[in-house]
Amino acid sequence: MSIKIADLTVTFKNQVTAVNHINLEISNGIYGLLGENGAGKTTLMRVLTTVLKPTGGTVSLDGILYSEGNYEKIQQKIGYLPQEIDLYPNLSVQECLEYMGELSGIPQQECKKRIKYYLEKTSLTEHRKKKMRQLSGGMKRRVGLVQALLNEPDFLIVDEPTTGLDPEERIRIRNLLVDFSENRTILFSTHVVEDLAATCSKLAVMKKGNILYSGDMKEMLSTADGCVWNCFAKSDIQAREIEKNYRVSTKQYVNGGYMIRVISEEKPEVQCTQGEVTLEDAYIYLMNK
Ligand SMILES: Nc1ncnc2c1ncn2[C@@H]1O[C@H](COP(=O)(O)OP(=O)(O)OP(=O)(O)O)[C@@H](O)[C@H]1O
Repeated sequence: MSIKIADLTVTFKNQVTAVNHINLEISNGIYGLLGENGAGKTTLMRVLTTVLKPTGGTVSLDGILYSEGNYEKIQQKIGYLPQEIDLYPNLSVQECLEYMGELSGIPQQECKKRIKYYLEKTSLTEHRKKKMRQLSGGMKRRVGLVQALLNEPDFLIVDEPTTGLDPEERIRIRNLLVDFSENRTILFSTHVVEDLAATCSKLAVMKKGNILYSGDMKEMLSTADGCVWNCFAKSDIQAREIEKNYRVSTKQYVNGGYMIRVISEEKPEVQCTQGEVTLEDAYIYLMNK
C-alpha cells in the first residue's frame, strides 16, 4: 500500500493554512507524523480519511485518486482512530463494536469473528461486557483501535493514540501498532518523540503546515551530527546559565550536578563533550533551524 500526496494544501475559511503545499510518500509499515500542537497533523489525516476536501493538490492510494467517485472505494481500505474518541457510553464494548461493524456494512457473523479476534489481541476480552463509560482512557483507546481495524484496512490512520495515557498503556498501544503494521501501512501521528523512536523507521516532521523533514529516521539523526553536546553543570546556578544561553534537549540530575544536552552548531563555552544524536535532539535541531 502506497499513499502519494502531491502539493496538498488546506486553507480554512478563517484563512488559516493548516497544510501548505506538502509532498509526501508513505509506504508499508509504520510511518510517523511528528509535530507540535497546531502543526497540521489532524488536518492532513482528515484529508487522508476523505472527511475533509483539500483546497489544492492531490492524494492517491495505490494509484486510486482521491475524487468524489472514488471515495467509497478508498474508505473501504481505510481505518481511522481519531484523537478524540468517545464511543457510545451506554453500550457495552461488544455492543458498541457490533454496532460500528454494522455501520461499516460488515456481515454480522464475520464481524463477530473479527471482534473476538481483535478483543483478544488487545487484551479486552474479559472487559467486553462492560459499558463504554466504565472503561479507563487506555481501554477506550484500545476499543477505538479495534473499531478502526474491523474492516481489515490496508491503511490505518491513528491520530495521537497515546496522548493522556499512563506510561504502561502508551507502551501497550505502541506495541499493538507494531503488531498491526504487518502487511499494512500505518500513519502514526504524535507530538511525543519517544512514541516514534520506539516504533518506526520512517517519519515526517510538520511545523505550521509545512514538512520540515520526511524520510528515514537514521538520516534525520545525521542532520544533527556534531551538534549535540553533553554539558556538565556543578550547581543550579550553572545549570540555569546554560539553559539561558543555549537550546537544551534534556537535563538530568547526576551525581554531583546536572548533565545537560545542548543542541548547538558551535561548541558551547562550558565543560562539555560531544554526544550521540537521539531523535529528540534531531527534532529540536530541525524545529529551530
Ligand atoms: N476547522 C477548522 N477551521 C479553522 N481552523 C482550523 C480548523 N481545524 C484546524 N484549524 C487550524 O489549523 C491549524 C492546524 O490544526 P491541526 O488540528 O491540524 O493541528 P495538529 O498538528 O493536529 O495539532 P493538535 O495536536 O493540537 O491537534 C491550527 O492553527 C488550527 O487552529
